[in-house]
Formats: sequence, C-alpha cells, structure tokens
Amino acid sequence: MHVGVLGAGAMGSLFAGRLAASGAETTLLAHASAHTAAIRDDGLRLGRPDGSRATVGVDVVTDPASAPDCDAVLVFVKSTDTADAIEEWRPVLTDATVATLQNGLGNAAALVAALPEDGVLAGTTSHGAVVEEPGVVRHAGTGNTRLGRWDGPNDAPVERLAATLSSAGIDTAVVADPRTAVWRKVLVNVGINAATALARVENGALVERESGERLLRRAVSEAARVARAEGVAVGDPVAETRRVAERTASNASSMRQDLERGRATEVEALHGAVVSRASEQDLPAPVNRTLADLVRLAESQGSSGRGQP
Ligand SMILES: NC(=O)c1ccc[n+]([C@@H]2O[C@H](COP(=O)([O-])OP(=O)(O)OC[C@H]3O[C@@H](n4cnc5c(N)ncnc54)[C@H](OP(=O)(O)O)[C@@H]3O)[C@@H](O)[C@H]2O)c1
Ligand SMILES: CC(C)(CO)[C@@H](O)C(=O)[O-]
Repeated sequence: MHVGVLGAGAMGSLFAGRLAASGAETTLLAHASAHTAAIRDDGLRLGRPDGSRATVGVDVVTDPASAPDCDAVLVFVKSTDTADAIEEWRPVLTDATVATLQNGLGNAAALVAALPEDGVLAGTTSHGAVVEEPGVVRHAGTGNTRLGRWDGPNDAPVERLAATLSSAGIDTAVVADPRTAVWRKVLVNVGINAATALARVENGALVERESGERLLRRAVSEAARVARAEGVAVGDPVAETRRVAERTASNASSMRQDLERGRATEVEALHGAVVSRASEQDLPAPVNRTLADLVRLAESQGSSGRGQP
C-alpha cells in the first residue's frame, strides 16, 4: 500500500517517518520549506520518546503534478488548511482512500463534500510530535490511534491502512463510529486549549488551580451537551479531560504554542465549531463562545502581538 502523507509538519513527518522506516511505500505531500529541503538532503531525523534518534529516508513531493499514485493519503495539515489542501492536492486525493486524524470538527465532512464519498476515513491519534528544527522531529508522546469509515459503511480499506500503521509502530484500532472518537478528542481540546493559550499556562494548571478546574469543567460540560444532542455517547468527558491535563501537565497546548508564535490556531474547528453546532441544536454555549472570541482577538494581534517568541 503506497501511503501519501499530506502536510510535512510535526505529525505528518512523524507518521511518514514511521511508515517509511517500516518499509511501507511512503510519500510526503508537502509545501517546499527549509524542513522539506533538509529531509530531502539529509533524511528525516526522528527523535524517539526514549531519547534515541534515527535517520529515515522519506520521499518528498512538493508539486501535486509529480505525486505518485497513492492508495491512501493521511491528512495532517491544520484544520485551518484542510479546504485549501484538498483543492491543491485534489489530483492525488481523488483516487485514494483519504484519512483524517486531525483534531477538530469538520475535517471529515470537508473531505466528504469535496471527494468521492465512499473513500473517507476519520479518527484520532494521541501520539504527539514537535518539529524541533528543519529536518528534525521529536516523537513527544505515544498513545492510541483510532480509525473508521466516515458516514457508515463504505469500501475504504480501513483494515489495511490500520494494519500498515500498526506495522509501523502506530497501533491503530479500527472503530465502527469514528464520530464518537473525534467528538471525544474535541471535548478534551475545548477543555484545555483556549484556557491554557489565553492564560499562558501549562496544561497542569487546569487541574492544579480552582479557576483552571472551573474553566475546564464549564467548557467541556457545555460542549458535551452539544455532542449528546447530536446523539454521540461521550462518557465522562470532564474526568477524561482532567486525566489528559494531568498526563500532559508540563506541556504547552498546541493552541498556546500557535498563539505565542503568531500562527493561526484551530479555534474555529474546536470552540468555534462547538458554538455553531450548539446553535443548530438550540443550545446555549456562552463559555465556548467567549473563549473562541478571546482567542480570535488574541489571534488578531498576529505576529506583532506580545506573544512573539
Ligand atoms: N502535533 C501534535 O502533537 C498533534 C497531536 C495530535 C493531533 N494533531 C493534529 O494534527 C494536525 C496537524 O498538526 P501538526 O502539529 O502536525 O501541525 P503543523 O506542525 O503545523 O503541520 C502542518 C503542516 O501542514 C502543511 N500544510 C498546510 N497546508 C498545506 C497544503 N496545502 N499542502 C501541503 N502541506 C500543507 C504546513 O506547511 P506550511 O506551513 O509550509 O504551509 C505544515 O507543515 C492538526 O489538526 C493537529 O491538531 C497534532
Ligand atoms: C491533548 C492536548 C490538549 C495536549 O496538549 C493536545 O491535543 C493539544 O495541545 O492540542
């Protein structure tokens, strides 16, 4: 199975590196950058969670017209870039099974709307990765990966892709209902991301401080009501989010990192999407609405804001 990985950021590089190292035919579908040039010249240097490092050769293509036929493509651009990436790489995506493991609501729907409807897979991954410098990616944390056919039965070879990922050391479970997995991850993200980004605290502050605990609980409970109204069984999302905040206590959340670096955040696919879905269900979402507006305001400071590294 030839796997294309769309987006050579932290996660795309990690997945492409692990796949290539396992012997799977793999191509990174990427924008030209110092990072992709370094991978081409010297290979991808992949730091493992245990501190060891391996160099892996990974094919990189920056022109959609030169891309090889891919049986499957894993989408790892930020949610903000999904629509543009589909347009740019449409020739590669049209005949492939396309899988999203991105965070946020709306990525699978964007793929389904733009591509042949029988080939979309979606899910979540709890692996973590960081680009440390051009050509160097650190596999920051391991976890489970879940993947399933979006919108019910289709012909997409989910078992084959899951097996390919598992053989590359990314243990992947096939799930019948990826919508539940995606919502559950979104609930964790709405409980952690905006609060830590705006208050500029590490994730652990949300379980160590009463004010943080209150924000986490209110944002998650409100979003969970929306998920339940959509018929999604979300379990005990406040307890789950607290567990993740404890496990990642010393991490700066992705939204905090994005704001501090003057980059666009995924707020629209997280708190913003919760607010839109709440309004479709006639439910109030004042906490997520306020968090989303505060993040948008902070984002509008862009790279000239005080958060510049
Ligand atoms: N990092 C993590 O630990 C982690 C964990 C779980 C899930 N996730 C999720 O995984 C997704 C990716 O996250 P990430 O941390 O890997 O983001 P990232 O490091 O910002 O990487 C995104 C990459 O996508 C590229 N890109 C954007 N538009 C593109 C296009 N049209 N064609 C080709 N490449 C394009 C960007 O390149 P340019 O900037 O050059 O355009 C960038 O290299 C997000 O939804 C995130 O929430 C991340
Ligand atoms: C789980 C998480 C909140 C940990 O920092 C991560 O998904 C993030 O930062 O977006």
